[in-house]
Amino acid sequence: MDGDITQSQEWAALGKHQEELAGRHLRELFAEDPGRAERMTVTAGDLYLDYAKHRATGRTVELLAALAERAGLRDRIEAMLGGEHINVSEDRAVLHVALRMPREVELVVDGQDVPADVHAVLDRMSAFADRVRGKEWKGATGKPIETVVNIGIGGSDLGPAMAYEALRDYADAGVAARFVSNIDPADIVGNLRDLDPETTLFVVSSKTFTTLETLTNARVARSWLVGALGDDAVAKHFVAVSTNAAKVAEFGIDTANMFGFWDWVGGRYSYDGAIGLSLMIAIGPERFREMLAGFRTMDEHFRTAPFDRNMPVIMGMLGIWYTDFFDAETRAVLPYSQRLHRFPAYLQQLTMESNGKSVRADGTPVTAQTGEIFWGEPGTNGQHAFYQLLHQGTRLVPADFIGFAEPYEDREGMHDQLTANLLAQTSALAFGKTAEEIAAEGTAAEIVPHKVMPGNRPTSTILAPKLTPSTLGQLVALYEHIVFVEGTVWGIDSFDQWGVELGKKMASDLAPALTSEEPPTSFPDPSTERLVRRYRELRGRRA
Ligand SMILES: O=P(O)(O)OC[C@H]1O[C@H](O)[C@H](O)[C@@H](O)[C@@H]1O
Repeated sequence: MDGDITQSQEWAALGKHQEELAGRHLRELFAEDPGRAERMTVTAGDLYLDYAKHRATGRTVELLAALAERAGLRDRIEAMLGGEHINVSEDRAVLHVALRMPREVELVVDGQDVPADVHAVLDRMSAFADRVRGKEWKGATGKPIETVVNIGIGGSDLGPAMAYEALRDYADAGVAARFVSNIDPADIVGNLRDLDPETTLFVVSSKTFTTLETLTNARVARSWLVGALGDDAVAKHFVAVSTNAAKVAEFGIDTANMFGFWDWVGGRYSYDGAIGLSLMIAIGPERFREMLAGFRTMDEHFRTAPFDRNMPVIMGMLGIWYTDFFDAETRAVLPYSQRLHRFPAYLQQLTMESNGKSVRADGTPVTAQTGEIFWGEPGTNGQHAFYQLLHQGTRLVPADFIGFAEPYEDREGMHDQLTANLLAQTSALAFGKTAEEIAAEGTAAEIVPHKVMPGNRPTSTILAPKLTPSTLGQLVALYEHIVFVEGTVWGIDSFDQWGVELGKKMASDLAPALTSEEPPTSFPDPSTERLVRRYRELRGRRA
């Protein structure tokens, strides 16, 4: 909607409703209405969502759906799918959904036949991945590739790294992937240490091909390779993924070995396109396309399901509910899957870079909190670390639990133990344990308060049959659309990231002061000045 959504009737109605619900416990809500367990569920593709353990009722969902309508969510979904320039601050279309559209779809945006271009790249990626996997693509000395090293950062790292970890059981061609991102030399040095240049392929991934970290790591990798195999080896050991052919050529990578994408794909929304090349090489084009089909399943659901039966809408609006009406600061994401150990990190960029904004799309300041802080670790590890705070701390931390019915491989019933833990945690968080119950177990009176489990701590549970390429695609698309729903209600541009620019600029301004042998002359502020001087002393330079 235009203007300030917090001034709308729908917002006010939710505020009033919150006052009614704030004093209610999930124990009461379930006692009054046991049927909510059945009703407060949604299925989308292979994903089953139970949201009964939320501080919400059917009425809450109605009011949240009304707010989504008021925010113009329906039109905005169509605007995104139609290629309108909804990324206003960069005047760009937002078309990551096109990365998984079928070939036959007709969509011409700004004169570009989008599905045709998407599939042309996918076909080239597939052909290349097949050559590497089939040992036809050989290194400079005639040996096949055994390790692909993706060099990228942010969206050019987190997506493929997360997905490779998630799907590594499907890596069936004997080609492993590694990911180097940080400007910290420890990253590239540690990763190259045990690699053989003759069997290593570097995929330099950068939308802009100007990112300092990536270009620096790529130069280090190139020196390492050239040192071992000579200049001519670069063509067989370096390929690029980028939107910037000129910069790729300037770096010395043949653009015949470049896989492209477009400015209408945000970095954090890009791993289902060419940025996923390292993943595709590891798991194969067929599995990669299964993953795209999974994305598409969720896209279709998001586009067509009524809001009160729409998984991304419900989860996104619950995010609004807790952020803006219960003052929750964070959302935990707790996958009961070791393979998803990078999923929270991936979601941090997806959600926080998208929705960490203080002005609306029209430049006016927001009047509500925006941007949930995402964090998390896989269960059960988290249980033995930070769940204490979730259970008995003073903060409200809504959490998404994610589990799978079937493991890729099991030993001694471990997978059922894993799931039992997931279910036990969400139940304990919701219902807790009262002082009476604890006293009745014979606990000494002075210990009782320490053992009380307050409960009333909201969780979503997402259950899927198995972590496969398809279910991973469904999960990622789910969170992409959750971000979209929230961003729409907040009225912000979820597709720019101006806030990361200043730090980059300042780092490049500061670098000479750290590296020069001359005393430094200019500093941004007195605290930084002292730190620069201290650093230089420690490095043995004139401070
Ligand atoms: O892919 P690149 O152009 O190298 O960008 C890599 C990353 O860096 C930037 O600073 C942005 O904050 C990210 O959104 C982006 O994914």
